[in-house]
Amino acid sequence: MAPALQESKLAFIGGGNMAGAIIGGLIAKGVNKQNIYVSEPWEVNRDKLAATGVRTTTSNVEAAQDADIVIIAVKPQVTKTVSEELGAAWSSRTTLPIIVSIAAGITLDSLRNWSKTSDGRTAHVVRVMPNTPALVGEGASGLFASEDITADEKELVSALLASVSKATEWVDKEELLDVVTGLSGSGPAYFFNMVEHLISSAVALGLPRDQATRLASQTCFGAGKMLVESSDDPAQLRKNVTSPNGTTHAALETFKAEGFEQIVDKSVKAATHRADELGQTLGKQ
Ligand SMILES: NC(=O)C1=CN([C@@H]2O[C@H](COP(=O)(O)OP(=O)(O)OC[C@H]3O[C@@H](n4cnc5c(N)ncnc54)[C@H](OP(=O)(O)O)[C@@H]3O)[C@@H](O)[C@H]2O)C=CC1
Ligand SMILES: O=C(O)[C@@H]1CCC=N1
Repeated sequence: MAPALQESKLAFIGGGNMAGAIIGGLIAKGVNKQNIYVSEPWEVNRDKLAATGVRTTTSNVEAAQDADIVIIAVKPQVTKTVSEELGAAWSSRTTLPIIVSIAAGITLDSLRNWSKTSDGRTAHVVRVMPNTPALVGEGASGLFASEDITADEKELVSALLASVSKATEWVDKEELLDVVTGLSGSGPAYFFNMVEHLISSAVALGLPRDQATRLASQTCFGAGKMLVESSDDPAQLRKNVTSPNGTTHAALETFKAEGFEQIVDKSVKAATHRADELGQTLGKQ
């Protein structure tokens, strides 16, 4: 782990699913737990986080007051309220923390405006779209920063995300983060849904559920590992499984006939569009 990150004080505003996944991944990587302070209103989540050794509070202002990096990990609909609350509290701070927002769709402009201090200063902001496999150190994250970000700040935020992500991709244009949301932010859910259906199909054909679950899970894990480790592209890996007129061919012909490609295409577009819509609508609040 980068020394600068090990020494940095991190505040998480919101300690739900995604914050929990990043925090779990950071702890597994050996980050100093005493440097992680989480504000979370729900006692059950707070207790779960406190049990991991990080500090918890119900006060956003307290969690963020000495932080070097403040990770805004609340729902997009709550981002304005917490950003305004933090900005107002930072008027007495000489150095502002870096804000890292993981909220889907919420733009840099909105984040900068909402978190302005009462004397008109603006924090440096990075938008990040992580995903829940961060919990097991296998996350994928897209990043985009405001122009005023310094090289050191960019490196620090990269190190933060890289400690829980195997793919850490800075994108060239802010709107591409919505595409990242439709691809890898929401992607784990597409995958889990596919596995749910694989299991229920096998169960309907007579395989016991526990066996179906173990076989489906390991198939997906093994295929994922091949995707990451092999020099072959996904199309070649698919062809390697598909014997002429064999079983896989029969299944993939059904994919084609039933419009699998179109379903995936429409779904990724729907998620991307929703991220943009959230940003536009909530930005006008
Ligand atoms: N889940 C995912 O896979 C991903 C999520 N994201 C983004 O991460 C963000 C959080 O999502 P997710 O973790 O799924 O959501 P969760 O609802 O699990 O977590 C959000 C947490 O914030 C708490 N909260 C609500 N209001 C406040 C407040 N005013 N101050 C501090 N905390 C508050 C909520 O508490 P309570 O429940 O009591 O309201 C909740 O525990 C979203 O913006 C989402 O777009 C990004 C990438 C992937
Ligand atoms: O569903 C959502 O809105 C969030 C953003 C990406 C994954 N989960």
